[in-house]
Amino acid sequence: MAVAELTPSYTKIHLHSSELSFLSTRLFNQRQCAFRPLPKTQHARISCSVAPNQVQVPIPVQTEDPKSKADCYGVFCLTYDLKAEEETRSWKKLINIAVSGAAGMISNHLLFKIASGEVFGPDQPIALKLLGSEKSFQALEGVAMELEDSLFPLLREVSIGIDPYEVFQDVEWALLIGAKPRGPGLERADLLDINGNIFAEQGKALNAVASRNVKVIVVGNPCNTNALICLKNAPNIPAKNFHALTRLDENRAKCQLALKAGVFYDKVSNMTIWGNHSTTQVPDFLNARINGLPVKDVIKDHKWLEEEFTVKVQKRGGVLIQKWGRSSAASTSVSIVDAIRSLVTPTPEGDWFSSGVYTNGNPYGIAEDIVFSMPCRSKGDGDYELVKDVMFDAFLRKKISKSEAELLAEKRCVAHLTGEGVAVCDLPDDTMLPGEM
Ligand SMILES: NC(=O)c1ccc[n+]([C@@H]2O[C@H](COP(=O)([O-])OP(=O)(O)OC[C@H]3O[C@@H](n4cnc5c(N)ncnc54)[C@H](O)[C@@H]3O)[C@@H](O)[C@H]2O)c1
Repeated sequence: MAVAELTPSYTKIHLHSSELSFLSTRLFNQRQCAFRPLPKTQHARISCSVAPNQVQVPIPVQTEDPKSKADCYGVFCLTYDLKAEEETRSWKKLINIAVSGAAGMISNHLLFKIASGEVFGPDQPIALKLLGSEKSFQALEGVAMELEDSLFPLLREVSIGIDPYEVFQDVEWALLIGAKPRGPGLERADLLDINGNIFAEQGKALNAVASRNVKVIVVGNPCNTNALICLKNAPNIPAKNFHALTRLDENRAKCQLALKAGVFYDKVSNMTIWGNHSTTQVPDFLNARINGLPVKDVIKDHKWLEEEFTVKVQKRGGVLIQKWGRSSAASTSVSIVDAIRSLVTPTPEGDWFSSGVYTNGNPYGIAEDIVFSMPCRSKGDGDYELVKDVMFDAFLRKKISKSEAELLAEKRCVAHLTGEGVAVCDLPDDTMLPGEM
């Protein structure tokens, strides 16, 4: 008979049905415990909060290190009757959303937007599965405590963990934000390798345990190549379901065009970011529109468009870091919200949005088998189609080729992580992430 030492934190114990009644009665009688049978399994989830060194309870099962498992957190371990509430309120079926890097700066904004209903709608109950690193586990508990204290009516479950195989179980959305930032002295090739390993592991975990139609948005940089690594390690999930976030770049480009044209930014549409989320990205002013007119008809200063606008968008992140002393967490989280909403709501007639997606079958002649930001439209079902009727000129083609070459070089550099043999790193040295100067 094993003895489980209950700690002041929350402990998850797996039990077989024969052990359930014994344990639940005993624990509930002794102290504050939440007990929840897990649907369609012979397991239950029990979480107890007890004082340190309190009585040891004999438990006829093995226990697990709480930090190695995704665990329901605090108040979110208590039972609720969503089914009854669905009947009275017409709420939708609960969706499972995983967020990695959940204790980081971007997540600190994003999680509260998701939990509030701003992203998936006011009738959509949410389960948040938070993935952190070992180092950030305590901070993850802090995040979960803040979510508890926010009393969001739609937020029905929160679990925290550091094992992607646990955290990604059955998730329908995976927002992969956690990554190592590029610090001083860290080569871009080293960053590709360090973060690539994270995304290879997370791809494998998604492949093993996530919903077969999970939608994945990769934010952690270098996000295009991380998304490629992730999808290559998840062969049972459609490659089309993987996105690299370039929506912040799109939003920045819209803002700059609006400023130059002297209009509010809601008048700017059809904005494409082509290519890599790096300083080679291409904000497309040839196809974008202002008040429904081609940008070049509204902004006559074409030299500004070609020289200043493009660079301004490419380097916006770096300038912001210089001012703030940290990267753009709030506007990035807004752009993640935009990216998700663009997939779950129909794209307005005639418009489109940018996302870094898998290039196979693209109609633009861009190299296949990379993740490249391109113009997309959605019917609001989580899926998307590439926009066919876009124009190219020599300027746009040349810029796109540079970003394409960079992504092909990044791909060669991570061949060991995509199952394509020996890596060869011949990265162009004049390109950087947008946040780097
Ligand atoms: N695509 C974009 O538009 C865009 C914009 C801004 C930032 N980013 C990128 O997003 C990432 C996160 O930015 P941030 O400001 O939130 O950083 P942050 O350093 O504040 O947070 C990152 C968090 O991830 C955690 N983490 C590290 N490795 C992990 C792993 N293997 N699994 C789970 N969690 C892990 C860290 O412990 C940390 O808590 C960075 O890579 C940044 O470059 C992308």
